[in-house]
Amino acid sequence: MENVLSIRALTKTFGKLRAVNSLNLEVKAGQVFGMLGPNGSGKTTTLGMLMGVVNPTEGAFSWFGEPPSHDVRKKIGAVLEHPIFYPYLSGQKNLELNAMVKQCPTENIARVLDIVELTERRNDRYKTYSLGMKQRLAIASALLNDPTVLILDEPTNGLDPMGIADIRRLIKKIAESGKTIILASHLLDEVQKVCTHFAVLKRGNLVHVGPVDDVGNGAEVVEVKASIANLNEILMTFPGTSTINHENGSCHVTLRTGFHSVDVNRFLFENGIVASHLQTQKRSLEKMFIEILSESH
Ligand SMILES: Nc1ncnc2c1ncn2[C@@H]1O[C@H](COP(=O)(O)OP(=O)(O)OP(=O)(O)O)[C@@H](O)[C@H]1O
Repeated sequence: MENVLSIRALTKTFGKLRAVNSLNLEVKAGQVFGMLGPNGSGKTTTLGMLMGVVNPTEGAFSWFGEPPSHDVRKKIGAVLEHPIFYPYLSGQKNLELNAMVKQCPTENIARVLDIVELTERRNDRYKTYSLGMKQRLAIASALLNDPTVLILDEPTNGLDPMGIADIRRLIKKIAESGKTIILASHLLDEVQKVCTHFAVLKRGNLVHVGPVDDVGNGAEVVEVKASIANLNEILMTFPGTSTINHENGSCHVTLRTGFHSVDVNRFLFENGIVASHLQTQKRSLEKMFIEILSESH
């Protein structure tokens, strides 16, 4: 699958604070990629660097295999913070102004209003919109130039349950239309419900990356111990391995669908390794998230 985004050793420091620490990440076409992490873990700073509004201290990234440039950024739509809309103008008028600034055809406005289901309310003043409608208008604005990638920072923050459900449904609809989506969230539930892949940041460090399916839907996790130094490296070469985490001197291998502990055992045996401990577990994304964040780094 084509790489939409490649991040290499991306770092941002604010004085002594390493807000983002040597981040390496890849996002492929068609993924809904969640950046998960508690407050202050570096999600917004990362998105800011990717959008060119925060200067990296070190490292680099490329969009579609090209270094960041004005032209490349035209293929990316973003809702990074509350956008500035004029309260006394209608949704339609606000989008007309945005279309002018972005130099995109006004014909696109009807299409994006339809996508975010605001066509009926398009002539009402922005100040009469609910928070959820305001967020949908912001997404409509980000879609005006028909971007290949959509970036969303905490898209459901502050919304009521109905508004949250609307935005999540909308994200899925946009993803189904073929766009790649990168979203930052501190909500596990959000990532589990809308994302295909996710990364976990903790104090600026990447502590996990992988598909949501492999962990969220009760993927099999096998705890393995063996008295060899490079057990981790060997397990990484096992075709059934999705991700590996370390805990109390053992490797916790999350398996891909269709693989089981017996396959791990056979693989180790074929590589001349005798496991001193091999135990299957099931875990939810929530349990995994808590485990990842509680591990020391
Ligand atoms: N302009 C800045 N100057 C100084 N420190 C900053 C600045 N921007 C961010 N930080 C710090 O960098 C760290 C990462 O912040 P960031 O906003 O990227 O995290 P986040 O994961 O998006 O959190 P949140 O969900 O709270 O927005 C935090 O400790 C924050 O205080």
